[in-house]
Amino acid sequence: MAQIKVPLKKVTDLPLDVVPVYMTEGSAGADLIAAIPAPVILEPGQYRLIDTGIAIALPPGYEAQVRPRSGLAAKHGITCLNTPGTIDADYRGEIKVILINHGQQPFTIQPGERIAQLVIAPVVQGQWVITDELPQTERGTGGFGHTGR
Ligand SMILES: O=c1ccn([C@H]2C[C@H](O)[C@@H](COP(=O)(O)OP(=O)(O)OP(=O)(O)O)O2)c(=O)[nH]1
Ligand SMILES: [Mg+2]
Repeated sequence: MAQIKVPLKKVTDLPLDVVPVYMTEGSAGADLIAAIPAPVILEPGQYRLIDTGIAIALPPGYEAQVRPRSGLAAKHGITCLNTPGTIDADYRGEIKVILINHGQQPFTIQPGERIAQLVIAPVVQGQWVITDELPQTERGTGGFGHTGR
């Protein structure tokens, strides 16, 4: 697994282990916890910005994606509203997670609970070359299921 050093600052006074953990050797995502002082109830259909207690300084050329945890989604209908959330390399604020309850039952987020995962990925910025004609392809303008269902 490729690794890169990422400065990380704890930005909460709560006595929680906020450093994201890769739960297995091969995990792509490190789990983010809810840095909240008390349980938070998400009613069905409700969404809320949840603190994670950390700020990071990604090296230039990288982003981090805030992705849902599939267990919370499959068992409780809990996901990230803006998935994948984008953490820019130049962002120094607290990483937050926009959790939404798509399920039928109220869901209680416990302090320190693992609510999402952070995946670090390389990014490339486009240099837009303005043109009147784009190179032709077999697909052309076909999309949105034009090859069949
Ligand atoms: O799930 C998320 C998504 C974003 N952010 C932070 C980091 C990111 O660098 C910043 C801006 O995110 P984004 O570009 O997605 O939001 P925006 O609405 O375009 O805000 P801005 O105008 O600040 O770029 O907010 C989070 O903490 N969690
Ligand atoms: Mg933005």
